[in-house]
Amino acid sequence: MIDDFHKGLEPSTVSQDGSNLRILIVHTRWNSAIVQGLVSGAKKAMIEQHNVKPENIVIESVPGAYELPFAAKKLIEVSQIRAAEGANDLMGNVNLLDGLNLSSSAAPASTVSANPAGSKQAFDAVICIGVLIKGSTMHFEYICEAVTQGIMRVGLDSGLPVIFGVLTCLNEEQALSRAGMDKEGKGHNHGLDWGSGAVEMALLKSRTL
Ligand SMILES: Nc1c(NC[C@H](O)[C@H](O)[C@H](O)CO)[nH]c(=O)[nH]c1=O
Ligand SMILES: CC(=O)[C@@H](O)COP(=O)(O)O
Repeated sequence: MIDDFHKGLEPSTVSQDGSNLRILIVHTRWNSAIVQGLVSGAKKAMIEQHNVKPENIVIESVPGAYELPFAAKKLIEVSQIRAAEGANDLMGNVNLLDGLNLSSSAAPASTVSANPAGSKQAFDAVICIGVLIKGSTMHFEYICEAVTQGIMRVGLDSGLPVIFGVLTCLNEEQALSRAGMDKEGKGHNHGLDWGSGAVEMALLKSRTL
């Protein structure tokens, strides 16, 4: 046994300034109270520890964890289209999207308007947040597997860091503790780690070695 071992994320030794980053949080409305605690943790870490501008944190919701990968994929695509259109406007040149089959109409109006007005920067990272709690059927096992694989796939396919902020818990107490909401106050809000992880991975993505 190591005396000073404590379970959890060790802070990075590399500078983690997120002041130029734009981050998307997609969260579920299933198990909403606990999810909100995790979202708050992620925002707190990004703003207070990494100087991410609050207006550069975009928050969207979906029904349940199963919907997270699809929403992340679509919202990444929309933000990249908007960024390309913004670059095109600046250059006053031919439409960069011509011939790419990426017309604005590919994105539903509701998701397009979710971006802050005037903002053109594509997302640098995404945090998918949800809470799965085991019930009495096999539903939990199937959703856990699908969401885990789906979120990994969105990240690898898009080339953008997508943080797996999904708790997979056997009961409500486990979830509360991992959101730092347990009565004893011994738990740890994993949202903090996910916020830091998103900044670290976004910076790693553009790092030149
Ligand atoms: N049981 C939980 C769910 N289930 C809902 C699914 O995620 C999905 O919304 C539905 O099957 C429609 O596609 N979602 C959670 O986020 N957490 C759960 O514990
Ligand atoms: C399909 C469902 O959401 C639900 O019937 C699953 O039930 P359980 O959470 O008890 O496994």
